[in-house]
Amino acid sequence: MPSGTDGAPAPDPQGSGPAARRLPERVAAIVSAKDEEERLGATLQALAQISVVDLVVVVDDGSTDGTLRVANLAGVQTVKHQANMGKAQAMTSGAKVVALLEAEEGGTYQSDNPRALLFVDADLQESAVNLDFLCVPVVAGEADMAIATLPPQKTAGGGFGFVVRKAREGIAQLGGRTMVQPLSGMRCITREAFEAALPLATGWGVEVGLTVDVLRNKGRVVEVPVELHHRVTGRGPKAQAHRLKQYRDVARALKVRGRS
Ligand SMILES: O=c1ccn([C@@H]2O[C@H](COP(=O)(O)OP(=O)(O)O[C@H]3O[C@H](CO)[C@@H](O)[C@H](O)[C@H]3O)[C@@H](O)[C@H]2O)c(=O)[nH]1
Ligand SMILES: O=C(O)[C@H](O)COP(=O)(O)O
Repeated sequence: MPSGTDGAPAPDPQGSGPAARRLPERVAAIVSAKDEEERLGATLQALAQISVVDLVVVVDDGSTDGTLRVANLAGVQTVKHQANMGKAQAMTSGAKVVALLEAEEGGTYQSDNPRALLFVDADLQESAVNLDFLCVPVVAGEADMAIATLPPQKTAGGGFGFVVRKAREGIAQLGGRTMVQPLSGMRCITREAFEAALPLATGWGVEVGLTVDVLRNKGRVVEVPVELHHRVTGRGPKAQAHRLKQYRDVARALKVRGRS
């Protein structure tokens, strides 16, 4: 069991709470990817090594490079947005594909034992193998959503803390929890908690919106340190433009949910 769970109540296997529901035995990984041909292949190879993950869906979010080709070569399920729609829509599309595939298998998330969803960024490369630790609390029925916290990154960079601070304060006000890494996109979530949080907040507000919604729905949320390494956003003009969009989307997700 990884360390870092943060005071979530212990499971109650006999009770009528979330732990009394049937536990997810399998996990579907959903990889949102926009122009990720360089890193996606290694990420998919790593995911293939996680035994609890038996379904991988790559959502190509309007890439203009060889992202789709790399995904097809890896033999995973794919869906392509013809135009870029943003990360939240990529996650929504991925979850829909999982539901469709499960329906073809003869089940639905309501009636059977649906897979938990593992949201994965495409740029994690070989470090994605460590996401098996993130699935543990959810598969064990100890959490409804587990969010990865990343160690200091190998590559220098990173922002000035504006977006992170906005996100952290907003979640604390609306959801009553102070998150270590409120923007982390690597999350494993039960299907029930995910479906109850739909529709997702748009664009880069998706993580903040999802955290607030799951907390408000009385979901058990844990943060789990996982040895993950991704492409760090730098500090040049393009990176700052990216942060502005993040800030705008985070602020919108919080406002929609009632942040003053
Ligand atoms: O329009 C887009 C843009 C990006 N992505 C994918 O989304 C993931 C995250 O994008 P990235 O460019 O790596 O953003 P970062 O700023 O590095 O992301 C940090 O902050 C985001 C929230 O703002 C979280 O979603 C990420 O998990 C977290 O690493 C990657 O797989 C991208 O390919 C899309 O699917 N659609
Ligand atoms: O680089 C980052 O960590 C994100 O883009 C958030 O930026 P921030 O550190 O300025 O909040």
